[in-house]
Amino acid sequence: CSLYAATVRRRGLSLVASEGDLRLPSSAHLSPLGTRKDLTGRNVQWAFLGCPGVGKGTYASRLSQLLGVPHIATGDLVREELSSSGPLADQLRGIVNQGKLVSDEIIVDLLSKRVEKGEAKGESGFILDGFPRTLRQAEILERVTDVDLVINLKLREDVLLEKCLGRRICSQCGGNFNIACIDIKGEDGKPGIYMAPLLPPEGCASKLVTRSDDTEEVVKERLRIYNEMVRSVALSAAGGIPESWPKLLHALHLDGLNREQSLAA
Ligand SMILES: Nc1ncnc2c1ncn2[C@@H]1O[C@H](COP(=O)(O)OP(=O)(O)O)[C@@H](O)[C@H]1O
Repeated sequence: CSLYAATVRRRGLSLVASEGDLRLPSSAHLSPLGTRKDLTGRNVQWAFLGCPGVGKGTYASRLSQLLGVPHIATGDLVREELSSSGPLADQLRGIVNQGKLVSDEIIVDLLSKRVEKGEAKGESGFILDGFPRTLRQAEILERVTDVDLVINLKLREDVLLEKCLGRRICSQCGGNFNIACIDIKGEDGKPGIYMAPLLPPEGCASKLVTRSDDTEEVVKERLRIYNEMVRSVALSAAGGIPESWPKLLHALHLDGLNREQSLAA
C-alpha cells in the first residue's frame, strides 16, 4: 500500500470496487441509529482515495448524505473555479485538460476556503474525495486535522478507463451518471466483473455532457500520474534488508535518525 495513504491513516480500509463488494466498515463504529458519529461523538472525518473513475465521488456523496457530513471533493472545487471567471480559471484549465495535478498550494488554498465557508455555516466532520493525492498534501492534512478512516477504492485499469469514458453529467441538475456497462467474463480462476450502467432519468437524458478531461488520452495520463504517485512511495522489499531498509527510512523521512543511531553505536 502507499505511504501517502498510510501517512493519514488512523484506520485504513481497502475496498475492491465492484458494486457487490462494498460494505460499510466495521471499524467505522457507526451507531445503529444516528449513523453519523464516531466513538468519540464527533462527526466522521474520512478520506476517499483511488484512481480516476473508481467511484470515489459516487460513494463519498452517498455516505455524506447517509451520515450528514459534507462531501468535499477537490475535483469539484477545481471545476467550480474553472466555471467562474476568477483569475485562476485559465491557469487551471490547461492543467486539468492535460490530466496533470494542480499544485499542492492551489489545492490546499481551495480546500481551506471551502472548509472555512462550511464551518461558518456550522458544518462539522467531512468526507474528503480526491484529497490527499500527494505526499505533501497528506502531510499538510495530518498537521491540521485527524482523519479517522481512509478508504482506498480499487478497480482494474481497463475498467477504470471504460468508467471514465462512460461518465455523463446532467447540465441542468448536475446529476452524475455512467453509460458504461462493464461485463467481463471470469477467466483463469479470476472472477468476472459486472457493473451495471447508472442511467439518467428521462428528464436528464437529453442534457448530458461529458467532462472535458474525460477523453481517452487525458484519462490515460491521469491514470499514469496516479500510478506514478503511488509507486513513488511504494517500496519493493525484493532487495532484502541492505537495499530496503535505507529506502524505507528515506520514504519515511527518517534517514537522519538512522545516521545518528549509527554514530552513537
Ligand atoms: N488533490 C488534488 N491535487 C491536485 N490536483 C487535483 C486534486 N484534486 C483534483 N485535482 C485536479 O482536478 C482534476 C479532477 O479531479 P477529480 O474530479 O478528482 O478527477 P478524477 O479522480 O476523476 O481524476 C484532476 O485531474 C486534477 O487536475
